[in-house]
Amino acid sequence: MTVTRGLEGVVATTSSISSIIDDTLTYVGYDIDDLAVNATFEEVIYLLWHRKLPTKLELEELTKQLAENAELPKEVIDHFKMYPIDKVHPMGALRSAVSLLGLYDEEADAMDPEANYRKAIRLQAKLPTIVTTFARIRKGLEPVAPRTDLSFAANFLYMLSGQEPEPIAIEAFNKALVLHADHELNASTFTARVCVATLSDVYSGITAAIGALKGPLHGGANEAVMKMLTEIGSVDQVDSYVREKLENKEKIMGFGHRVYRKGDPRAKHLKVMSEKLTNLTGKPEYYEMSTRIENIVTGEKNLPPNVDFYSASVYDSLGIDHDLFTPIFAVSRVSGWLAHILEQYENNRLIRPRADYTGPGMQKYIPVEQRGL
Ligand SMILES: CC(=O)SCCNC(=O)CCNC(=O)[C@H](O)C(C)(C)COP(=O)(O)OP(=O)(O)OC[C@H]1O[C@@H](n2cnc3c(N)ncnc32)[C@H](O)[C@@H]1OP(=O)(O)O
Ligand SMILES: O=C([O-])CC(=O)C(=O)O
Repeated sequence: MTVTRGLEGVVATTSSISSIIDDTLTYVGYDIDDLAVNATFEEVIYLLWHRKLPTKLELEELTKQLAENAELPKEVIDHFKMYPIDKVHPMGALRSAVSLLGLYDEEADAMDPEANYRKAIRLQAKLPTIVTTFARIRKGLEPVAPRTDLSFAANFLYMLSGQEPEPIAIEAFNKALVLHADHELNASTFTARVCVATLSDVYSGITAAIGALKGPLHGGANEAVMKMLTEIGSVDQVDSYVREKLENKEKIMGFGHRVYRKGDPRAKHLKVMSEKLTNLTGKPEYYEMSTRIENIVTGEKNLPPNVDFYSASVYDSLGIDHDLFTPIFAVSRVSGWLAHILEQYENNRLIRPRADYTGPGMQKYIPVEQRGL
């Protein structure tokens, strides 16, 4: 048996959702550079789910459906109040809340495409409410109900702070959502597809995907980047910190990628936003530290930054708590997970690879009394 560690380079499915070819990322054939500058996140959701950009009417309908489905069942909100709130990571809370949501959806186990699409709307609509509600409850604040007159990006920031966000914050957050929406067969998307390929339900697929995104080698890296910036503290400490880590063969979070070689095309957009926003908020040192880290890591290891590197200082500049960075990734990526889940159902086959066994050879069972102490 030939083992490909980490399934590197293995092509496991066909997909018409997003592609990474020669370091260019496209959603349904639209270059991410084009979408990052021009698209709203709502348009991207529609694009991923329908493989075409919406007409004005189609976009209005989707926006309306998302707004109408944003509220959470009271039971989910009450459940947050039962957690050991100061010890729970918001990704754990999100994972549990999505699983719980499934219990209050009468269509949870329905498998027809129309029911699955309705569940996709509900999940996409409710994830921002889950994240912001949890974030407020743990601070002893009342949840802020979603509004139907705000864009998806604006509504998230509004529900988080209780105040209408500035246009520049809405623009930055919308762009971040667009940039994170889908990424071919990354670990969390693959997890979602493996889960639903058993013909399990959409809620199970999304719960599994959230679990996979949480790890610091994947979506959890954005929070880890912010932790590193906070630990470093100032630009003059960057060199010694980074060089010591590299000498100790430790990873620098936010660098490297399984697929990109020359660089992650999303990072440059986040870098521009980071410079702009850190200057506006009077915290330019996070951007300065980041560029210094980038110079060292690319110079020494030839590893370019990935999407998680500059998103950290962008979210910090928007006043977002650091442990909400990965849940925000999920608020965007759920659009891609849902697109992949629906695509998997359309042409399903169980995903079941093999393992090359390396344990002991045949053994004979010995009763416990004869095995010694
Ligand atoms: C949204 C996302 O998921 S983007 C990725 C987010 N994750 C991170 O930023 C975490 C840091 N980066 C990494 O751990 C890796 O680059 C990954 C997980 C993204 C990709 O992993 P893989 O393709 O399996 O590469 P792997 O971990 O085998 O690294 C290959 C070599 O580059 C080195 N390397 C890779 N990333 C880094 C890094 N961030 N810092 C230092 N060295 C690194 C490894 O140590 C290894 O060196 P070696 O061959 O001398 O042992
Ligand atoms: O594709 C990957 O391996 C990780 C990634 O960048 C993403 O999920 O956005």
